[in-house]
Amino acid sequence: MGPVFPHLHVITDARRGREPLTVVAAAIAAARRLDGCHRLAVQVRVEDDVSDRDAYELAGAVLELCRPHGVWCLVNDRLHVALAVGADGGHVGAADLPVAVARKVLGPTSVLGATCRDAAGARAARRAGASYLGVGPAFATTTKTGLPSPLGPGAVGAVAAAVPDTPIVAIGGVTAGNARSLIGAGAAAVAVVGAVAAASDPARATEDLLRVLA
Ligand SMILES: Cc1ncc(COP(=O)(O)OP(=O)(O)O)c(N)n1
Ligand SMILES: Cc1ncsc1CCOP(=O)(O)O
Ligand SMILES: [Mg+2]
Repeated sequence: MGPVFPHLHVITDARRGREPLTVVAAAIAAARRLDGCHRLAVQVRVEDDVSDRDAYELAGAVLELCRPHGVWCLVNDRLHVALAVGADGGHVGAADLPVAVARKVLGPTSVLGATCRDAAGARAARRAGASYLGVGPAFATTTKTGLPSPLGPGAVGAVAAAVPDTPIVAIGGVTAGNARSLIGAGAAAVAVVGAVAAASDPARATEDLLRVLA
């Protein structure tokens, strides 16, 4: 069997007052209970006003939790932090380094995700070296402001159809209740912030998501 692309990407919520490491530990514990660590990835995402030092400390601590269990650790935006801690890869969007530059920075074998919203953007990101594409917002979300209108499963599926060799990770407003509609439309995976980080029981929330994605 070839390597499995993780079905669930849990993204940290590092806003003040949150406990990202507790949430990541709970998500990994849930994946372990289901024998599903290969199906989980964790993306370290911090707010723009967080210092590189704090981002580095958090990414290093997340990597320490992930690595023993083979859970991918990706770093959003800050590729120098990804390299510094030895993460599995990074994720870039329109305000970050261009995809081709990000590929050069990370090297040929790292995982590189790129945000896109339509077929042309997806093909361009793929050509530039992205190994997966983050597509969203799939549904309405309050976690990030200033986003365009939600795409819905149909438009996510249209992006997936344009790049059949590349995994699509649907993001934005994803819950255990709507995740299957995205997979059914052609997404390979979903990424969540609030569905796990804001849950009263993040381990249970991870388990619910992994079960519906199975
Ligand atoms: C899996 C995944 N998809 C999309 C994004 C969004 O990235 P970006 O557009 O650069 O926005 P920020 O997350 O940096 O605010 C993502 N992080 N992960
Ligand atoms: C970073 C990002 N990019 C598009 S939607 C989103 C936030 C997703 O958060 P949530 O899963 O809480 O809707
Ligand atoms: Mg970004």
